[in-house]
Order: sequence, then C-alpha cells, then structure tokens
Amino acid sequence: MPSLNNLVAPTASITRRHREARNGHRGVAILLTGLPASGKSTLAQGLQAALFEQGRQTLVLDGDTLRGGLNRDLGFSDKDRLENIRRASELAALLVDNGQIVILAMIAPLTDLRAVFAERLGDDYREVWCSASLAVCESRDPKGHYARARNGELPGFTGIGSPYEPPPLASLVLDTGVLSVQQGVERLLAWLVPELDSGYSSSQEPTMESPVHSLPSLFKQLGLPDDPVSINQFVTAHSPLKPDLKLAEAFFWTDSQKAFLREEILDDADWTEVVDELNLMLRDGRGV
Ligand SMILES: Nc1ncnc2c1ncn2[C@@H]1O[C@H](COP(=O)(O)OS(=O)(=O)O)[C@@H](OP(=O)(O)O)[C@H]1O
Ligand SMILES: Nc1ncnc2c1ncn2[C@@H]1O[C@H](COP(=O)(O)OP(=O)(O)O)[C@@H](O)[C@H]1O
Repeated sequence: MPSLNNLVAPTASITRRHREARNGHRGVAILLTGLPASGKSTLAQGLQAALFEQGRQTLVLDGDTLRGGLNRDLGFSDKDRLENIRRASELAALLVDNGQIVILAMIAPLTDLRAVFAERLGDDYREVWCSASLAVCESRDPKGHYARARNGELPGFTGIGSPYEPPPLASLVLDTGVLSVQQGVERLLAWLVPELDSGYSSSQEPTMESPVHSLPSLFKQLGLPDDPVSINQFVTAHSPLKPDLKLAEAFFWTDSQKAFLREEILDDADWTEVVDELNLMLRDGRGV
C-alpha cells in the first residue's frame, strides 16, 4: 500500500461549487437505515424517481447492490460491516463532491457504524430511520430472509441473530410500518427539498471576492422559469448558438435581458461566472 504521505491530490478544475451552481441544488448524502424489509430500498427508489422527475442529480447506493460488486468480498461480521460502511461512505463523499444527491439504502445497524458516515460526510450527511418494527418487517419478509434466519440458515441476520440499534439522532423518522410507500416518499420530499434549495455546501460558501449565483438565480433574474426542467428546455430550444454571435446579442432575449447580460459581461460583475456558464451551455447544447 502506498504511504499516505506520498499522495498528492490533483487540483480540481471543475469544483463542487461549479457543479452545484449548474445543478441548482446542493450535493448531500441521505442514509435510509432500518431493519431488513423496513422499506429502505423501496423508499430510496421512490425518492430517487421523484427527485429525477424534478430534474435533480441523484442516485441510489443500495447495500444489496454494493455487496454484489464493490463489496462482494465482504460478509456480515462486525468487521466486514464496518468495511462495507467505510467504502460506502468514501463513495458517497466522492459523489456528493460531484454535486449528487446520494441516497444510501443500507441497514448500518449500529450507532458506531452510522458514525462512520457522519464523520466522513460531516455537514453533507442526513440520517432517516425507517422505523417499521421487527414484527412488521418479519411479517413482510419479501426476500424470505427472516424465515431462513429463524431456521438457522442465516446466522447473524440483523434483527434475529444480531442487533439493530435505533438511531436516536435521525433527522427524520418514517414509521414505515404504518405509512404507505407514497406517504413515505412525500414526507421525504417535503423534508429534503427545502434543504437542497436553501444554499450550498458550507465549505464552499461564496466570498466577497467570488460571489456565487446559481443558474436558477440567473434565470430568475432574467425573468425566466428557473426550475431545472425549464432551464433544460430553454437551453435545448436555443442552442447551439452560432460561434460568431455574442450571447447578449441573441435574438431570443428581450431588450432588458440584453442590457442586463451586456452589463454583467462588460463589468466582470457578480453574475459573470454563471453568465459564462450559460454561454457555454448554449454553445454546445448541454443541459443541466
Ligand atoms: N446476516 C445478514 N444480516 C443482514 N442482512 C443480510 C444478511 N445476510 C444477507 N443480508 C442481505 O444484505 C442486505 C444488507 O446489506 P447492508 O450492506 O445494507 O448491511 S450492513 O449495513 O452492512 O449491515 C439485506 O438487505 P435488506 O433486506 O434490503 O436490508 C439482506 O438482503
Ligand atoms: N411505508 C412503506 N415504505 C416502504 N416499504 C413499504 C411500506 N409499506 C409497505 N412496504 C413494503 O415493504 C417491503 C420493503 O422491502 P424493501 O424496500 O426491500 O425493504 P429493505 O430495503 O429495508 O429491506 C416492500 O415490499 C414494500 O412494498
């Protein structure tokens, strides 16, 4: 293994701030934790679909899927579960740094295991407890695991042969034994969306030297719809711009929009960075 002292990370030319500005939302990792069959995977897929529909950048890291590839060398001993979570937390951190909303559907049964996520992801970490009881989960048993565990075929199965410690500090508790799937997804969205829209990573706070405006805020400033789907539609409808045509001279702007863009481009003012970004998107037809 190489010495950590000899590793030098490259400087990123495209930073998290750039990606979040383009996405119009922050990157964040949400752990859905709970007993087997408590609804983690179902809610993760439902939440992902709803966020995707809203034009957001999101993906699911599911314990079962990770264990089929990246973590296929790992079992369910304490040591292996810790390594499972460590790798998932590293992967999630990379993806959050890429501006993604990472939805982790993993049992992560112990407080100490969830602390690995909290420590690695810091302010970018949120915990949701899918709190369906053991009795409810066992009665559902969609994979037949509980029945096998009761027969002694799955020693150390969480909830039967090994413990699940409820998370006392979860940001959100969903009683997945009572709620419908749709109600669960609605509650997740109602809780999460304001957080996504309420500013970006604290480690990337804008400074006086480099004020940051997002693409949505530019669209709002221009009097245009500012949700991700509308921004995509606008870029698709108006690109590619001819190489010799200046952005502010394009036919689709009103006079006041042109005046605003000219001023911002000439003044090298607050909006320059995001105006540049829109310019590039319109040249190559790339949406958000
Ligand atoms: N012994 C034992 N204990 C718990 N779970 C088991 C076990 N053996 C196999 N499985 C299957 O693995 C899925 C859980 O993987 P995770 O990576 O989320 O587990 S952990 O966070 O490392 O505890 C889990 O998926 P879910 O039912 O979706 O939770 C099971 O399908
Ligand atoms: N409120 C709910 N949230 C999530 N799943 C629910 C809910 N109510 C019933 N279910 C059902 O419970 C089962 C949960 O399975 P799954 O999502 O694979 O759980 P886990 O990933 O926690 O093992 C699914 O069959 C799902 O349809």
